[in-house]
Amino acid sequence: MTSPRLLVNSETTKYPIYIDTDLRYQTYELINKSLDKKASAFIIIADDTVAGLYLDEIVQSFPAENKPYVATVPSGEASKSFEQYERLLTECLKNGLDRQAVIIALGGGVTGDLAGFVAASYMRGVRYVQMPSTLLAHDSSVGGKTGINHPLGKNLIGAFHPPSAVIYDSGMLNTLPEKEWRSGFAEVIKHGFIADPSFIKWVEENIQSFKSIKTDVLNELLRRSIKVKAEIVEKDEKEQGIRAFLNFGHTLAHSIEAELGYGRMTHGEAVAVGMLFALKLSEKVYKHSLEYESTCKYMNTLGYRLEIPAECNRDRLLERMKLDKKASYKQINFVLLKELGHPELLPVKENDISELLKKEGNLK
Ligand SMILES: NC(=O)c1ccc[n+]([C@@H]2O[C@H](COP(=O)([O-])OP(=O)(O)OC[C@H]3O[C@@H](n4cnc5c(N)ncnc54)[C@H](O)[C@@H]3O)[C@@H](O)[C@H]2O)c1
Ligand SMILES: O=C(O)C(=O)C[C@@H](O)[C@H](O)[C@H](O)COP(=O)(O)O
Ligand SMILES: [Zn+2]
Repeated sequence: MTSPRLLVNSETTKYPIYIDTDLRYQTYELINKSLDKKASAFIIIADDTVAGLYLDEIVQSFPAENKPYVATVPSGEASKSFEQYERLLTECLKNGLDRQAVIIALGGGVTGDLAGFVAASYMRGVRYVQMPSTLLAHDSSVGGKTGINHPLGKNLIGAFHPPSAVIYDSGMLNTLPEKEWRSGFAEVIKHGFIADPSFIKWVEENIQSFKSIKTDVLNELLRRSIKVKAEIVEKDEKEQGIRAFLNFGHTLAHSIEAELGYGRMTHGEAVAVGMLFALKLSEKVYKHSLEYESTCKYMNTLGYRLEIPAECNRDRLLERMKLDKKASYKQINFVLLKELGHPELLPVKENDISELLKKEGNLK
């Protein structure tokens, strides 16, 4: 009998997180175990790539009399759009789903955020289960932030809507391309920077390349990284305070993603660039120096490019930062590190950001 590895117990809800290899074969059983009351129907929402790889095996875990509906979207960040959101709502309506239906988000963060937002808003809210299939989705599947992008900025339209369960079959990561490992691993390092520098050390000692990660190390990596996130979400589900720390590196990252066009750079690649910038901004603001050189070297060996892409324009990045959800009263707020593992959310002058973008990014 599979038991949850972690439990999230936040302000509005409680839900289990299952992490193990091959959990997809028990999907139906694990979902039913986690639901407070029976589902009237299920619909699996997946992107085309993930559907091609894992949908059949997951559907097979359902009994013949209770097979799920299925809706797919094109793979990639561009699917976090009004168009796909509307299309999925229409699918739910056409299939006659009522308020007792349960949505299953099968895929990476794009599918999770999109399907989660469908769940948050369909008939004013139905239950959903996260089945993450990327490393990055260890972050996105937990905590209930759902949403879509707007051409003017990332995740600007959305809702807090926690899942009923997270079922993380780490065996699905076997087919993940190297670039996507790198993307998800940036959020792992982020969790180390904001909460537990010893975790970064453990990661550096245990992971030299993504291809060679052993199953036990992977499951432990997921458990430790999710634990950092879950503990923050438990204390501040709706981002009234400390949850903003999970946005370390994201003020610049989201601006770069929108500026380049969604999907040109993966979310995690942009977060890696944004974290280095936030570390340097921390040094400027606090007038101290932080020891992160060895982590940058380690990230370089894993193939990260930590420079701000040269196509970005400094003024346009700044304009986008003003639309960041952490901005308040027209002031840009950054998550900075007082020390490694000790974040703060602080207003930073536009001029200081602009100067550093010029110096570090060599941006016009
Ligand atoms: N809600 C949150 O708290 C939160 C947290 C972090 C990131 N996010 C969001 O998550 C999104 C990024 O998520 P992502 O990096 O998972 O992107 P993604 O969902 O686009 O997946 C990345 C790529 O990997 C493919 N893929 C997925 N699983 C696979 C598998 N097992 N084998 C082979 N290919 C697979 C997908 O088809 C896609 O092409 C961004 O939109 C970001 O804003 C949200
Ligand atoms: O869960 C959170 O809170 C995070 O900030 C996690 C981030 O890694 C994630 O990218 C999230 O989608 C960003 O949220 P947003 O509020 O900046 O859109
Ligand atoms: Zn992120």
